[in-house]
Amino acid sequence: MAILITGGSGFIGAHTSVEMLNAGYDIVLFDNFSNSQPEVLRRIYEVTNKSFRFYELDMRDKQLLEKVFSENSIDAVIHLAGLKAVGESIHLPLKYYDNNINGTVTLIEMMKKYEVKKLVFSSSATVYGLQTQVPISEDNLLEATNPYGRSKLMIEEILRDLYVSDKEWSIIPLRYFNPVGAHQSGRLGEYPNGTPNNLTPFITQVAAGKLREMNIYGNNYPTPDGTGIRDYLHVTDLALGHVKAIEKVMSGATGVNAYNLGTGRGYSVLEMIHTFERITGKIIPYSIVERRPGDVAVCYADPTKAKVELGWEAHKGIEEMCIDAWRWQVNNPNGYESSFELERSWV
Ligand SMILES: NC(=O)c1ccc[n+]([C@@H]2O[C@H](COP(=O)([O-])OP(=O)(O)OC[C@H]3O[C@@H](n4cnc5c(N)ncnc54)[C@H](O)[C@@H]3O)[C@@H](O)[C@H]2O)c1
Ligand SMILES: O=c1ccn([C@@H]2O[C@H](COP(=O)(O)OP(=O)(O)O[C@H]3O[C@H](CO)[C@@H](O)[C@H](O)[C@H]3O)[C@@H](O)[C@H]2O)c(=O)[nH]1
Repeated sequence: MAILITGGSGFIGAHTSVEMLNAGYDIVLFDNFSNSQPEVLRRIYEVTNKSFRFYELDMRDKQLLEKVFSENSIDAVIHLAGLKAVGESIHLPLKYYDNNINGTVTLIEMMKKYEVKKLVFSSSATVYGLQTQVPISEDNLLEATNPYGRSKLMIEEILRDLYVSDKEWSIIPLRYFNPVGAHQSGRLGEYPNGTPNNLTPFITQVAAGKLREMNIYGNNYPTPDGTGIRDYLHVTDLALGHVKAIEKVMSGATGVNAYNLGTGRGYSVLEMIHTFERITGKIIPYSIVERRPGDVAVCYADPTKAKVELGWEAHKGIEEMCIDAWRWQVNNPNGYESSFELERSWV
């Protein structure tokens, strides 16, 4: 009996793997390392002292994927593998549709073949599009504003169609708000390729002196300090949300039931910068520039449904998110160095 975690060596995958192992689950991971490094696997083991099985594969490769299902007794799947860069998706939409949608269809076909009908899927608050009413609850209208977001929305719709065709499926799309921070050990975290697009990796790299200054995308939003407000949640809290979602799909409940994973509290760009300054003792220089196209002023979750139905809520505040992100940055100035010879199986 094991839980398969796709994209298991990614940022959220690594933290989810740690919390699943800590909760006593046997896990099997796969990843094609398109946006992660083998070193992550050694670190997951180091942090938990628990072994797991890993396959290097692309989820669109049916033959390799079948090996995972035939060699392991999989009970449920946490599906995190996917491409996630919004800007890149606008320039390369077919890359996103091929990887995220074809990859997911290949995965669920294999699940169907092996009678594995329990799935937790990483969706995103991006499926709420340009929603302006906050807090955002799960029954809000859904829309997409870019190919990445559309791939998430399409996958959610495919999953709803799948359930209509076969009522034995138990599916939970988790709509993440803004996951940030790092594992408190300082051994696992996020190291984006090239210049970061997201706020917190950008701040930590400026604080570390790797980048000269921040751009704040607009200070004329209708918010108290004029900068955009988001619902930042600690990646470990997010990971624990997957453990709760797995408990739910394993409990025998069927259907497709989406849950927001957020804190329910928003912070502005300036609040985040000032918190980092306080924690690191460093000045973070910034310039105010034009708004970033597609950004909304305020976005935060109504997390009530996850609290009531999954028994999940976020516990860590922004100070802890910033402290852990900073510890990770200081201890790993170049992310995961590729010092590790990959052993393909960890059993
Ligand atoms: N980080 C966020 O802010 C955020 C927000 C909402 C949703 N999500 C979603 O959560 C999931 C995980 O995000 P993350 O931040 O950990 O990203 P990540 O890039 O760190 O992890 C994704 C992993 O999937 C792997 N992967 C991609 N395509 C694959 C394929 N075809 N076959 C096998 N492996 C493949 C990558 O190598 C990577 O290790 C993604 O689906 C992302 O869209 C992330
Ligand atoms: O260099 C930067 C980067 C960001 N911001 C602002 O910081 C806030 C947060 O931005 P970012 O970290 O890029 O997150 P979002 O734009 O909220 O998008 C993230 O969160 C969404 C909801 O989960 C996901 O859909 C997206 O994929 C993911 O990138 C926004 O107000 C941005 O305008 C800046 O001012 N300067």
